[in-house]
Amino acid sequence: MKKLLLLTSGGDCPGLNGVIRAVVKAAEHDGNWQVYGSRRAYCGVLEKPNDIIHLTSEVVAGIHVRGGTILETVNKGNPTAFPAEIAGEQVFIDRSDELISTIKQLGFDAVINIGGDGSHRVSQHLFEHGLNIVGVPKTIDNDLYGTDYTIGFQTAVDTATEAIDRLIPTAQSHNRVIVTEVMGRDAGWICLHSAIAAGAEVALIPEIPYDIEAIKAKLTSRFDKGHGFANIVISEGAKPIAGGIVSKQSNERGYENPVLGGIAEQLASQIRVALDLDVRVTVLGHIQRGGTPNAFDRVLAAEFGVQAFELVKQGQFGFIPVSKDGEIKPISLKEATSEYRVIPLEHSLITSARAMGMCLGE
Ligand SMILES: Nc1ncnc2c1ncn2[C@@H]1O[C@H](COP(=O)(O)OP(=O)(O)O)[C@@H](O)[C@H]1O
Ligand SMILES: O=P(O)(O)OC[C@H]1O[C@](O)(COP(=O)(O)O)[C@@H](O)[C@@H]1O
Ligand SMILES: [Mg+2]
Repeated sequence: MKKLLLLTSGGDCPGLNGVIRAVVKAAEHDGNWQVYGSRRAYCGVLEKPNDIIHLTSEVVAGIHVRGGTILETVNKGNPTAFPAEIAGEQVFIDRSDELISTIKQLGFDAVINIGGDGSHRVSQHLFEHGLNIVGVPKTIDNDLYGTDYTIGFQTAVDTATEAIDRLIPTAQSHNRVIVTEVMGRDAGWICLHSAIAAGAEVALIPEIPYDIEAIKAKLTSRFDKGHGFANIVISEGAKPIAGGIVSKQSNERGYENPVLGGIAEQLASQIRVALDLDVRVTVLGHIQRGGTPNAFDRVLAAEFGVQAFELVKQGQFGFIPVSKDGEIKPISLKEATSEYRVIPLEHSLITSARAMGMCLGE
């Protein structure tokens, strides 16, 4: 029997468990592979004693309907810059060679890593250093290059849309402006999808730095017409034309990404000062990462899981299945990590939003 190591890395999202189940089921159906899971991404391999569990069909039964990941995950354990303490000093060390040799010593023939852009940059590095690795695209942000959809995105859009829908009646009742801040890092996919789905008047995405004057004009004309409320959706990574993103550095050891959040409050203050309107802010935060995966993400998880296992069987390492123009097909991890996937300015989402009179802060 051959041995396959499975892990989830980066932020969790709905649908991860569906991929785990699909890989295990496909492997059992094939009959030549045993599947194991490293807990907390590669930490399960690097920790002593290691924390690796055998994944059987009994272990994964019914997990595809549950959010999160039964393997747990981390977004601060980069094996190429792993936090350590040497002689009382806090340092970062490259543990990738140790990681690869431990995986080989443990008898694993291949690895499947379910991750996003950050994780697959690590996967590509490990592949170049001799690891037999295949990726699977996940993240609520939908910002992985080469795929139209990542697992978790559609569920996050559903969650954000439902939340905004719930905010509208209260905004209407109080004649308020509501500003909803959604996740997505430097890509506006969640924002623009949920803004269109919920019928927002204003959507502010990182791809289009916003002009506060355009927003003020939109709100003024809307309230002048007698409409009693306004619905603004803003990405956590949005920024004004004169200014930057609102972010801070995490004080968690090994956490590499800037922590985004606070732009909605900044915008709300500007609106309050400029216009005589009542404004309320809701930051959706990790609610967008939770909940049961919707049917789309469950199906995508199943297809990606099966395809990833196929790639392993065929020895096609350094690849990742993607969803492109309605087809599931493999591309290289090198290609998937060659760019960061933002909304192209000519995308139909943007032109449709504009055509319906939605203000994009321009
Ligand atoms: N397999 C892994 N094991 C441990 N930590 C990882 C792994 N892959 C990535 N990381 C860490 O997590 C970060 C990626 O997190 P994040 O950007 O949130 O994830 P992603 O974009 O993959 O969803 C990397 O910068 C790195 O610090
Ligand atoms: O869970 P954390 O560490 O606070 O990270 C929050 C970030 O993770 C995300 O939810 C998902 O991003 P990743 O999929 O890249 O991990 C971002 O939208 C958000 O900025
Ligand atoms: Mg990411």
